[in-house]
Amino acid sequence: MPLTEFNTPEKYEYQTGFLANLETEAIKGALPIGQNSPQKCPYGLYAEKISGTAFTAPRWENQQTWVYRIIPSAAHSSFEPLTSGDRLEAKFNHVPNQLRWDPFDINTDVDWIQGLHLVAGAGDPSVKNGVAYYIYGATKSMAEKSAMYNADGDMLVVPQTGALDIQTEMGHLLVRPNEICVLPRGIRYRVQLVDDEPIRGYILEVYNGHFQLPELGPIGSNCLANARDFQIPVAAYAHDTTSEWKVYNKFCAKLFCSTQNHTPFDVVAWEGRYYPYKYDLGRFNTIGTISYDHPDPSLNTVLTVTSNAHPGTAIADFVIFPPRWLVAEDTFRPPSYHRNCMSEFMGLIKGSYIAKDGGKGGFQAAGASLHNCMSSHGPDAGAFEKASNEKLVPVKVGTGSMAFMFESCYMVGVTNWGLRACQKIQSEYSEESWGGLKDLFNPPKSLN
Ligand SMILES: O=C(O)Cc1cc(O)ccc1O
Ligand SMILES: [Fe+2]
Repeated sequence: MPLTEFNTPEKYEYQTGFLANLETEAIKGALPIGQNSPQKCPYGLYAEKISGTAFTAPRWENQQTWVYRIIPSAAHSSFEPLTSGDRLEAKFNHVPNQLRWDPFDINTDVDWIQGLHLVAGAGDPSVKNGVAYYIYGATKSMAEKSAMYNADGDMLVVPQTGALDIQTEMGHLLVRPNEICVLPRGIRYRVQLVDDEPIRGYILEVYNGHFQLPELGPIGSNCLANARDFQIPVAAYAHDTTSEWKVYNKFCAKLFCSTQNHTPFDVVAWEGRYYPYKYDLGRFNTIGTISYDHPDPSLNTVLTVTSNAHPGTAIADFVIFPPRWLVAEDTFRPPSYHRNCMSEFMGLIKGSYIAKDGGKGGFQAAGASLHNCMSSHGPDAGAFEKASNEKLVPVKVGTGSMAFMFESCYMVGVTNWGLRACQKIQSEYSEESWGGLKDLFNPPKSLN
């Protein structure tokens, strides 16, 4: 039995299969048979194609979906810029210090859009190159007749507090803490709270490419995240061509808004492989050593965005540290001290993390840390002391915990909000973690 908390059926229905070419119709017969664009679509629907990749992208990475809808999405007023979107601007301060944040606040009386804060990132969405990391926190659902889409990139959403009830053009998704979802570039969605429970979590946005399952190499054809465990909505539509709807758009890291007199959630049937999906982290099949030493955390990659220029070097990896058995013999079991040419942004959904024993505030759920390109880090003094002296019996670690990492080949900078305005930076982090490491050097006496 997988280690998931979510084996009971939920209110929404899903189809499964990562990147499978799927078809779904809320009314039987709504999908044209054998063609995409008949002269007249069934039931007076309009055909609209959404391309997630260039038309000529290779087959393995080509992603598109045909939707059959009541009114085409083109029918809207012009988009007007919103100054409240300045907090999403991709302006980053690059600092080499190790950084750690206390748990982020959930501001009251804000919805998903108002509660999005860009904390760190790199690059520029206008050239489709870079990553952006957000903290979201909200206490109310998005307005009833509103929707959002993001032209800048795919967003991988990691809820930490509260479930997200997400209506999308392709159907409904319920995403709870310890699950994740991916909202692809351009797809309209609306986020609602469940039972009024406030929401908070993290987002990894990639300006380039799309998420893929990592190659498994010698691991073989199963393990880590299995394709069958990714859940995709079935078509679900509303019929509303009379009320006024607001459609918000993040475009080149700025917010815009337009209006339209029809719901964006009017897709009666769709077909393709460009869609939002969710995944339960409890289903991850974690692999580790059964002999000695600490394997690299790439072994815990759930999803990756690969760089075409440098195979094996990720634009972004989403890596998790689930409950697992540690059995390595004669081994320092936590990660060693290290400097990484990749940058590591970590968060904690619940519980604790093996390499962090203490410090003022410590590494807490809803907090974060950033260890940038070539910035030294590793176990804090307490974790080192414990791991160097523990009896090496098989031990289950991480029970009730879920830490994760956004690992990127880019040098990740921090926004002004992340460095100052959020007021969550732990100023003593570095000193408290590593300042107390003792000189244990004990050369042979003959050298003295
Ligand atoms: O705690 C970290 O820094 C993340 C991390 C975990 C691990 O198991 C090995 C290397 C690494 O950077
Ligand atoms: Fe690290």
